[in-house]
Amino acid sequence: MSAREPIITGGGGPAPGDDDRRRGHDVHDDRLHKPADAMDEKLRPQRLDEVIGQRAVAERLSIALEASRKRGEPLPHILFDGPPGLGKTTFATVLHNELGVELAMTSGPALAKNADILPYLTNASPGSILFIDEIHRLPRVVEEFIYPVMEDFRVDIVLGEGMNARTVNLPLKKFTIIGATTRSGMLSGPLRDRFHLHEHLEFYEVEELAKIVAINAGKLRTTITEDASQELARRSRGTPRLANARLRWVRDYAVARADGHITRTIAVDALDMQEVDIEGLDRQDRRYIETIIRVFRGGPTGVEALAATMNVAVDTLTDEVEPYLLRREFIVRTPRGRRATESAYRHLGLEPPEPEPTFDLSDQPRLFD
Ligand SMILES: Nc1ncnc2c1ncn2[C@@H]1O[C@H](COP(=O)(O)OP(=O)(O)OP(=O)(O)O)[C@@H](O)[C@H]1O
Repeated sequence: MSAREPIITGGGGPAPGDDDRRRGHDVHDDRLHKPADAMDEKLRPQRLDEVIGQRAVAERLSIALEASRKRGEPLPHILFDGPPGLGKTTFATVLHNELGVELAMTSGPALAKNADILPYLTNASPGSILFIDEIHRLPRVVEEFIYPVMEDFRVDIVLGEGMNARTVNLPLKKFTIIGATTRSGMLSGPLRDRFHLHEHLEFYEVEELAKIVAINAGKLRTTITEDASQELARRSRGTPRLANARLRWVRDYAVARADGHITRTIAVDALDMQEVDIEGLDRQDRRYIETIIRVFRGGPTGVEALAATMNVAVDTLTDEVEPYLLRREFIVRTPRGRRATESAYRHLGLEPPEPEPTFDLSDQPRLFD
């Protein structure tokens, strides 16, 4: 196997070194989750200089890469956090390509017990990378098991039981753990502290997404006008993975309804048909805002109540729907819950309510002292 080809397993199943290796991510059916086919892999930048945007992150990583090369040591352990689809996996892949080392991929929920992660640790070659997605969902017992791995490159294995139990220290090769999370707040302090680099990925600017769309249109062997790339970028919620998905839909639409060339009109018609509005919000985003406005009178309301009313998982709202709505200031979070802003009302074509008068009681005469 070439150093460039990542080993990707669902964990708990085949481990690095097993024959049953497969490329591609697990298939999830929600809109921001892992690519369902090899096509998305084709669109992934391979080198650091192909990565668009996230300049500060890319620069810090290039320093880490250079230091690692010059010292002949593995990269430090790195934690990426940020909403789904912004490039956490992409950065891990790019780092493995830049160093020409092996990459093994797994995820927190797939590592239910120590035995699930052990093969990844013992098979790790010097300088290689172990990518753990959704690391906030690692069970506590596994998390504690990897503390000595991250610190001293050793595992402590308990043999036997009761009076006869003894701990054996197994030295490991020096390698790098890259963790990815959409919820850095859920990570325990000790785990977070064992990552030496913490990188937060932000939503992309329209100009950056437009560049990604134009480049990926080329990779998909389709032609697109500049204003069509801009339109797609504006309607992709600052998220490259969504931009890719929407580009593929627009490309299909262009083939079916026209000559395959993507113009702005084609892009607008195709995205309108998918009910993606001019802000890039889809039906679920609008339903979320509508629920706050109509059912909860604009809020504030708790996310559990919203999720129950909409009949969707709380995690879907907090991980996938809310981050962009917060960033676009369609909602705000207050200590008492989520509230819709004036822009949210206006976006849905509704008149925002008059702000409630506030009374400054500190000016009022006191009745009792
Ligand atoms: N900086 C970037 N430049 C160009 N394309 C990018 C960039 N970041 C992401 N992409 C594109 O977006 C797709 C999705 O990115 P990626 O899978 O890395 O997201 P992620 O943050 O790991 O998501 P998740 O948190 O769901 O694992 C990639 O396949 C790639 O095509």
